[in-house]
Amino acid sequence: MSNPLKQLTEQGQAVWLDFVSREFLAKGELQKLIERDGLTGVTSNPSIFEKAMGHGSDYDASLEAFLERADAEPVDVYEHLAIEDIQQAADILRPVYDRLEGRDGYVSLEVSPYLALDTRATLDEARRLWQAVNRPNLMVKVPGTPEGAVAIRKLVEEGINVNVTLLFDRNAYMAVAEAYIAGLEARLHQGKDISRLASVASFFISRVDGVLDKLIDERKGEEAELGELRGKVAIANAKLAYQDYQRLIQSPRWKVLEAKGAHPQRLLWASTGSKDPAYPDTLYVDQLIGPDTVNTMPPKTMDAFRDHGTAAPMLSTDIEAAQRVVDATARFGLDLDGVAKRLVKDGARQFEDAADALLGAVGQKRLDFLGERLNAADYRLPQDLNEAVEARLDEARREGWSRRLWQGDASLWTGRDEDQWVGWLAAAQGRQADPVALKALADAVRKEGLDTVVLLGMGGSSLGPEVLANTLGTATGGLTLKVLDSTDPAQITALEEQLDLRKTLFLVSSKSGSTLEPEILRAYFHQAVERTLGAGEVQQRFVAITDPGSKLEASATAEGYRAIFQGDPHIGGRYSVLSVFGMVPLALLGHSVADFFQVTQPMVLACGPSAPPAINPGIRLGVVLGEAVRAGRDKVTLIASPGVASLGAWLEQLLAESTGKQGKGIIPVDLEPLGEPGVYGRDRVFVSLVLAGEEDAERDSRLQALAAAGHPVVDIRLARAELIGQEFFRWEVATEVAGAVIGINPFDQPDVEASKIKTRALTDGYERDGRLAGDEPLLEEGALTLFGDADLQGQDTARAAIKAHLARLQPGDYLAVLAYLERNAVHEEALSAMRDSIRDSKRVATVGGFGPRFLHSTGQAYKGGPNSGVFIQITADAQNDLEIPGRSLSFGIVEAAQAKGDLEVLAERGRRYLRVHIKGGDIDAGLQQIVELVEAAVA
Ligand SMILES: O=C(CO)[C@@H](O)[C@H](O)[C@H](O)[C@H](O)COP(=O)(O)O
Ligand SMILES: O=C[C@H](O)COP(=O)(O)O
Repeated sequence: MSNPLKQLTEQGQAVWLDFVSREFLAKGELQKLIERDGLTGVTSNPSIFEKAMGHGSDYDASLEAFLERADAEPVDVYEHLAIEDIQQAADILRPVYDRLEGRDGYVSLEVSPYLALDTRATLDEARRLWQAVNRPNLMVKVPGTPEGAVAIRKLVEEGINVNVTLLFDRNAYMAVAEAYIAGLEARLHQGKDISRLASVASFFISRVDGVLDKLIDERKGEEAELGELRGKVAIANAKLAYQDYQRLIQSPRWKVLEAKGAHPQRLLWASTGSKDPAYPDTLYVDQLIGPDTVNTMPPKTMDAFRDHGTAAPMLSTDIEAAQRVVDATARFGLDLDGVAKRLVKDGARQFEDAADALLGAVGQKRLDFLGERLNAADYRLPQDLNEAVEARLDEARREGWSRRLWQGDASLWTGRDEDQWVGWLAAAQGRQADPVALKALADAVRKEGLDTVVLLGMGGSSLGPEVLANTLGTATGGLTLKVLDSTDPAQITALEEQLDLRKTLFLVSSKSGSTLEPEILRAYFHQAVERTLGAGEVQQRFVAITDPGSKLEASATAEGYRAIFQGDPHIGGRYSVLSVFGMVPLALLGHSVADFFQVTQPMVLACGPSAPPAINPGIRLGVVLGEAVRAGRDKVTLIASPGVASLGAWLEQLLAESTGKQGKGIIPVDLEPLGEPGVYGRDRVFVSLVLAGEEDAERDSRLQALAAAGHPVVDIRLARAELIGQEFFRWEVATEVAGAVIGINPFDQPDVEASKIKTRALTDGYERDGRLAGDEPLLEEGALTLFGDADLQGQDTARAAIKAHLARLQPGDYLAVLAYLERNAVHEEALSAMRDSIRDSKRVATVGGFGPRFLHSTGQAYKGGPNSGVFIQITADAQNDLEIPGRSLSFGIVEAAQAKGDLEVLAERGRRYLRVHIKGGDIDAGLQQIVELVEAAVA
């Protein structure tokens, strides 16, 4: 008996296989089907590739060889592997294609399922795939959505073979048939050949019955009439579509094209495997046999038909009966159009799900392949948080967060201007800073014998460079980098005393170009350089980094600065480290910016738009942080090994300033010693950052104890300090994502502005009146004067006031010590001592900061975040104050105005605060006294 599959060919129907895999091709199975069954085509789709690549190891060697050549995102890895398969299948089918002169012998590859509703992107992708596969017998698969139809018309016009997929109803079919014809006409109009073009319209069959049968089964009491329709509608619908096809190819319009050699767009029956075991396994082949059609069968259906199929021409029989079936669906209120619409949506969703799984699997293999080239992160989460995280990751997958983040889709956050702030993504790919120009500057200054660079800048303009200097140090031949982000006269003097101005370069770094601190510091050091080297030398010692059009740019240009590097106005300050704001300092430190980006890329690619959330290191971390906040764990406690410890200050700004607003957000906790579980409340997440070689058994066992006690613990590990750039990027993505989970705009800093405005008003007032308005103190005691909010009024000793203030700390609150003093080791030690005693006795998180530095960082969350902060502000009479050239202000006055402005905003926001002012100049003694009072208050 002859092979029923071969009989299909005799009936004019092409037999295609709805399957492909590497192993299948390698074993010669496709060739066998061509020879034995007369097979003339192959279709693939995301589900098919998911089955092939998503499991097992058949693709591993090829994947590794590809990644050896160049690292890539999951989608590029997938595409490379898929294209190899498609090319191989196309080559196997090439003799068929040649023999049939382009009428058959095609292999289909689908465009990304994420683009089904985007004409432009579909067009670009189809063109790209067409070129990449580079085989005449390729068909690019494009969904038959209204958006797809526009792309189809254009692709056909350009001479690209198209397989229109996801068709479920005759209206959609007619629309794409029109697109095909219009595309051919346009091509013909341009005088181009239309005889080597082919197209199929893939009509999905079994899924229609799948939905309708279910609807029918749900209609109780109507079984008798409705039951008749079970398993009939899909075939009836397809038969009527075939009638449409025949009318079309008889039309005069088509005849014109036919005369020029055009091939009709054949109807292809897809989804032809029987899903209901009650139906014959060859149902959707047997009933749909007719000339000029294709049936693409899954292997099982093909085997079944070969075994016991009946090749009779059924497609044009019983058309009236088919019409009656379709009419009956309408009569019984079974909405065929609605079902088709739903199936298009579900179908697109199904392919997206498959693509997600496929990209997840391929992406995971890439991560395994990278090993230590990518910083590791492990999570120990309590069960309830873990469940919330996994659920959110799945939601993020379904909602395409990875892609939307890279597109800057504002609806991921609050739908305001977030799309204007995603320049940091391009910067992370090395697209903002020019390594050659930066190296030229570094080489030139070194040649001139300069050995130190002082960066004058705040927050986002200073913290990243500080991390780079502390983590990577000065490379051979590089300059030493010092950051000055204070208005404290003692701190300025301490730095100045270390400088040899003959060998110092100043980097004035300000995105806005109008920030007060760098503005007055540069005036100060202009004068200092002028005094030492003479007026003519000043410009050569100053370099500016600022956004285009800023006030700083204008004056640096007017003054003839040695160089001006422009930032990207679409990057906010705290996201700017991988732009010129971090890269100019990196180059001056003597490091290669190009190499830095190279070793950072594995993380950028791992967090890329095609990396599904579950394997996307930035998204996973962000979801953990965001869900933790939702569960009341909003204190992200950073525990870093010495080599990467300075990342903490940068992370503080990123997390606090991005998320701490509208009464919500993350409170980062840096530089708190790691304690036993008993000293912590249930409001913590611990993040451990360890540089290889700095492992510490004691730390590990403490973290283990915390994890065992039910605290979330995140372990991040860097194999080398050079990989610090990966953490910048991971955390930037994570912060964005945490912002999306929390529901805030992670790019603005409304409350930082508030204290800047207050400070400006105070300094303007001082320049006008020669004095800063004073406040009414709570009490004075020796060298200390105390000020406090209304609830502290009436306390009559420093000890009682501090005790009363700290007594307000409740579980979930945090204590902040904010010191407007020189940031030096002694003062840091004092702040730590206060924090330790309060943390251990009150079991609350503690944070510390030096003003005005923290104003540009965590200050946002203290004012705009949750009202859970209890603040101790420490100020002191300025000693050896410094005048600001050109202003009737001193640095000491500015610092005092900043402290006052800060406190006023805290007061306005109803925060609990106490200010302790040290009079008389012995700051260390005053500070020691405060430490003792605090210790006594919590004893
Ligand atoms: O669209 C084509 C061929 O053009 C097919 O590859 C099509 O995607 C498949 O037949 C269907 O996705 C299979 O659907 P189902 O059998 O899972 O319902
Ligand atoms: O984090 C940003 C600081 O407020 C400094 O801003 P800037 O770079 O515009 O001077």
